[in-house]
Amino acid sequence: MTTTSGHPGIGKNHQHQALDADAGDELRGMVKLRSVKKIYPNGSCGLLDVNLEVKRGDFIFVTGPSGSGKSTLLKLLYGEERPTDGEVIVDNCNVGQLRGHKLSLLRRRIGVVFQDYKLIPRRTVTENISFVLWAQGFTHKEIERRLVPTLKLVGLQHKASCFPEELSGGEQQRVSLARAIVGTPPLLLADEPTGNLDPDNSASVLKILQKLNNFGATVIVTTHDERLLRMANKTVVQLRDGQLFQG
Ligand SMILES: Nc1ncnc2c1ncn2[C@@H]1O[C@H](COP(=O)(O)OP(=O)(O)OP(=O)(O)O)[C@@H](O)[C@H]1O
Repeated sequence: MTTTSGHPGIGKNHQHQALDADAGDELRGMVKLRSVKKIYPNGSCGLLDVNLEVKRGDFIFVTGPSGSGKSTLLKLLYGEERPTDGEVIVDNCNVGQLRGHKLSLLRRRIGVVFQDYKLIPRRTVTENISFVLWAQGFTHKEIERRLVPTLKLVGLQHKASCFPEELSGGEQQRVSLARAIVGTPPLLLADEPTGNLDPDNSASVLKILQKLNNFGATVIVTTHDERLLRMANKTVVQLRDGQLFQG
């Protein structure tokens, strides 16, 4: 990486699909930010002249104080925000210029895990996870085929019929992880995925992220969690006042 990292245990076929799609691409970057600046309409500075390159298969942490621009960086990567200046390239697409269907297509290749889970309250664990696939037009059979191994990977087979309110915070976070990975995206973004979790639950989330990375997914995680950084022992970049520093 310069400041310039398979997949869910969804079965070997899927791992291979994910990896095959990347075959021959591996030397190309998954994420490239060139002189990226983000100033919000109210004048707040999100990012200032950020350059970052993340290669396929990398696993990096982005850390930094509250308000330093961590969420802004992830939002630019999945196109929720557009840069004021500079280029945001994800999987060879210039995200800032994508609109409508093209942006939706890119987003299918990006799994996002939010700190506040964003689960649908009146839907079961199974429904929350399958919804993404259903929305993408997967067949019922394909959804079934992916569901069980994904539930297994996050350790929630026994909670498949529960509603979010019947789950602990750690379990809800694992449902949100399952939802992000069930489509086998080559890029996984996680915004403070252990922000609300105790050390045991944080460790299990980290294990799942590492497993996905071992299967070939590129993983970018924002965190304040020093314990998580020590446990993971991966590349860390720091944001301070919208500027990026290595290590
Ligand atoms: N939608 C928005 N409109 C205006 N300003 C915003 C918006 N989103 C973020 N900001 C500002 O941009 C800066 C960076 O915010 P960001 O949420 O990226 O920080 P962060 O590092 O993720 O913080 P935290 O760790 O508290 O989540 C902050 O000054 C924030 O107030």
